[in-house]
Amino acid sequence: MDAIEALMSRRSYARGNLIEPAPSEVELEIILQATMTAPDHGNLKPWRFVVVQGQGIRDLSLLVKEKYANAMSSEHLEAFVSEITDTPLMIFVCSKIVLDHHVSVFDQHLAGGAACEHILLAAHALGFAGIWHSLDADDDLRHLMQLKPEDNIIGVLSIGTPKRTSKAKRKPFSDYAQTWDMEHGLQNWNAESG
Ligand SMILES: Cc1cc2nc3c(=O)[nH]c(=O)nc-3n(C[C@H](O)[C@H](O)[C@H](O)COP(=O)(O)O)c2cc1C
Repeated sequence: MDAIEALMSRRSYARGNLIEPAPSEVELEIILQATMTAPDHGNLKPWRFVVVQGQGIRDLSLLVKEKYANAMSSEHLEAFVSEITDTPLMIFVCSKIVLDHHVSVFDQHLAGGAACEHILLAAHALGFAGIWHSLDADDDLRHLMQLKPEDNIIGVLSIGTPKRTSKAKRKPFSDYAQTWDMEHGLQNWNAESG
């Protein structure tokens, strides 16, 4: 798959629609190496990847089950836990912010986001699929992932093989693009010029 085709066809699949196989070790290494070309102000690589699969997924499911035992109805909890248990591979993308640096924390977070997108695109180009979930790290999770106070989870990326592939309907970019010059100021992409 060439790069433009990968960009144009990537879509997210809900965790419940992701099945085995997960990327092999070699494929996973390609996917993670692809993050090394993500745009990154100052070349700080302000991220850390925690790969969870196999026993890690089973351990995570157990932790989630215990943690939410009293906070969710058993029906919801069961569905949530089995969604995690059935996920072939998860990558917790953690920030690794460099404090007191001329590169802003904002830029460092954006670089982490770009790394996440490279993971999703590389996985897609190799025939896999995934989805990016956000996750507010509470104290337990912060401890588990050894997050420093300045760090957060940028995203939890679940990856596997889509049960069945489908195309997503996409909006035209022109709804979101403008042009600018001094004479005309900002103009919508499709505006008649002159
Ligand atoms: C930073 C970020 C956090 C996200 N968090 C969630 C989330 O917690 N739950 C969710 O359903 N989708 C979340 N999404 C959106 C999905 O990953 C996905 O992009 C969305 O469902 C649209 O599908 P598409 O990627 O095929 O366009 C998040 C996306 C981003 C960029």
